[in-house]
Amino acid sequence: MYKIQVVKELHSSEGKMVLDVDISVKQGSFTSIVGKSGAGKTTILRMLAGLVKPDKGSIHSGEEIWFDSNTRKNKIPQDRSIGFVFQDFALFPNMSVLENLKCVQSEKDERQIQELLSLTGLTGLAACRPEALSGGQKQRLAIARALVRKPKLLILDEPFSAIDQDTRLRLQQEILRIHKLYNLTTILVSHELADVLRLSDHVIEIGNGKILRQGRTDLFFFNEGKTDQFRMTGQIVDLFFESEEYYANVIAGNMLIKVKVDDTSFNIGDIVHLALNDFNPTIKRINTT
Ligand SMILES: Nc1ncnc2c1ncn2[C@@H]1O[C@H](COP(=O)(O)OP(=O)(O)OP(=O)(O)O)[C@@H](O)[C@H]1O
Repeated sequence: MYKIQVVKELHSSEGKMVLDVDISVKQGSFTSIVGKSGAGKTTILRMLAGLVKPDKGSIHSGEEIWFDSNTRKNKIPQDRSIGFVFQDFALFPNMSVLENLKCVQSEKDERQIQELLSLTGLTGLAACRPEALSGGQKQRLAIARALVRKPKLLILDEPFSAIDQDTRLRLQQEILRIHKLYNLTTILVSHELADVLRLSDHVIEIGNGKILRQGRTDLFFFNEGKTDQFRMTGQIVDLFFESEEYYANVIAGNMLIKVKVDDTSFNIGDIVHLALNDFNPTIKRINTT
């Protein structure tokens, strides 16, 4: 279990915000952190990785203490057994694919490098520089590099933002395969609910530096079973005014749904519940077997 109980004062263009969270991540789980831009998601990951120091609190990996403000313990990132894939991939531009992997290896192990190249489909590109790679290939290299030190925890911060839909789906399958193959605990930050739904088994929603909601992915996104309403979760992608009414376009699953909104406080990017009170579903068989 990873336990992240941290407090940190953050400074944004809109003023001060106190990030104050108590997060538990189960060993072997695939956890996603979602929430509006500026909510504090990346900062949580960076504190976990040891790249940002919390003001107060503690971070544990099982019995191991990575950070404790009381005892002033603060393990350096290299001692935390974490592989981090940054939004911009953070590859070394002057090094080849092979060198990008070798330079983070603590002990020379040619077999491991070849295994990672093969696992991420980069064997034929070992001599290329990052600039010659496509977005998807760069992302795969960033993942391979994050795995060189054999981490127990893999952290992915918006790793699919620069990638087209087809590549995205293939990479997600690869990430899931790697997650299981290496018995990793994986934490993903993503704005894309579809990615979160496909990949994770647990979701944590952060808003304004606090946990708003969390739970198993199926319960988080779908009807929580507390009402007999039809309910699904979506994300507002557009807000507009039409025939003297306000409307929102909401992506839910693979559908784009136009909904009338009475409350003008909604913003693009908000994660929302869509509900139908008098939902009367019908069922029709579509297979013939
Ligand atoms: N080390 C720091 N010290 C103080 N403030 C910080 C620090 N790092 C980030 N911030 C501020 O904290 C706020 C939250 O940033 P963060 O990147 O964690 O949000 P986010 O939820 O990941 O947003 P996005 O989805 O846009 O990436 C931002 O306003 C940022 O400027």
